[in-house]
Amino acid sequence: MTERGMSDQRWLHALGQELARHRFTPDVTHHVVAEAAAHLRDSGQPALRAFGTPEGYAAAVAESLASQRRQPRRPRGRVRLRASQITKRYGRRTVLKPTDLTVHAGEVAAVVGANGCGKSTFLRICAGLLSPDSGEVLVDGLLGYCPQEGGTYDFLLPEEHFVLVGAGRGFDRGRSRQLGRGGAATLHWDAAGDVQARHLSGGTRQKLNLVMATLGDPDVLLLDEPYQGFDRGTYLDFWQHVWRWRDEGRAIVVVTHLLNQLDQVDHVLDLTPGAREVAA
Ligand SMILES: Nc1ncnc2c1ncn2[C@@H]1O[C@H](COP(=O)(O)OP(=O)(O)OP(=O)(O)O)[C@@H](O)[C@H]1O
Repeated sequence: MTERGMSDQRWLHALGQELARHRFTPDVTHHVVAEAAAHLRDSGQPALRAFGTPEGYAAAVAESLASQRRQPRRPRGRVRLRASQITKRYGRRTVLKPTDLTVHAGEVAAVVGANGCGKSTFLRICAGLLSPDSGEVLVDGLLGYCPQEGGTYDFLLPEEHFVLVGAGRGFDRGRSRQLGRGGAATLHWDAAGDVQARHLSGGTRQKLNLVMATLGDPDVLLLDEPYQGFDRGTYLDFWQHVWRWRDEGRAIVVVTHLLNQLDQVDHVLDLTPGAREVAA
């Protein structure tokens, strides 16, 4: 194991001890540590940079779950997304057992779970990009989808992406560019540059994906770990955008490994086989 891998292992071990000190059950402790490990693997970041100290992160998760229990429920808007009894197999392997999720206008749902448990599969089914084996998805309104990776066109400029997506949403070229640039600016990115998507950094490509997903203010936003590669400041801003979109009445589904945001979401769908809800 590399030195970095060993120090991440030590960090995860310390996190487990801290969570136990906060009196989390072994189930929840195991779950939080597994989610943190998955995030480190996916993001390639060292633990200290991604999460801060184990003590701090354990305290943030504890506070998150405690304040989730304290929060009064806000009045719900209309149902924007209803996924009912979704199942999916790849070959002989069952990835999704019957899965339900209902998200109202003005709500955020987090989809969590171990690597490979079917989070992206579920989101792609909700986006209409993949057919379930059984069950149905109803979407009321305009839908925006941000994939975990891919989704951009190597030889197009960012603005050409905006024009393409904008055309599908009924905007002319000028308006599409304006909306795209505006969305990019909120992520501290100047999208007017002359750089093809293939030459953008991974984090900037994800910003491009996020701007495309949110262009034209869709009613339903499906975001599959859209912040991979974001620096810490942009990552924190991302969640501020999520709360703003929610307050504007959008229905949002976010795939995430990061449980310290769960205090503010309305639903948690845990797809880990045999898992129960961590918070809701
Ligand atoms: N087209 C496919 N054909 C066969 N197996 C697939 C296909 N797409 C995904 N899988 C498998 O299905 C399982 C679920 O994949 P999925 O990408 O939905 O998981 P995930 O929870 O999003 O994972 P991660 O946390 O790593 O992003 C994985 O084992 C994956 O290898």
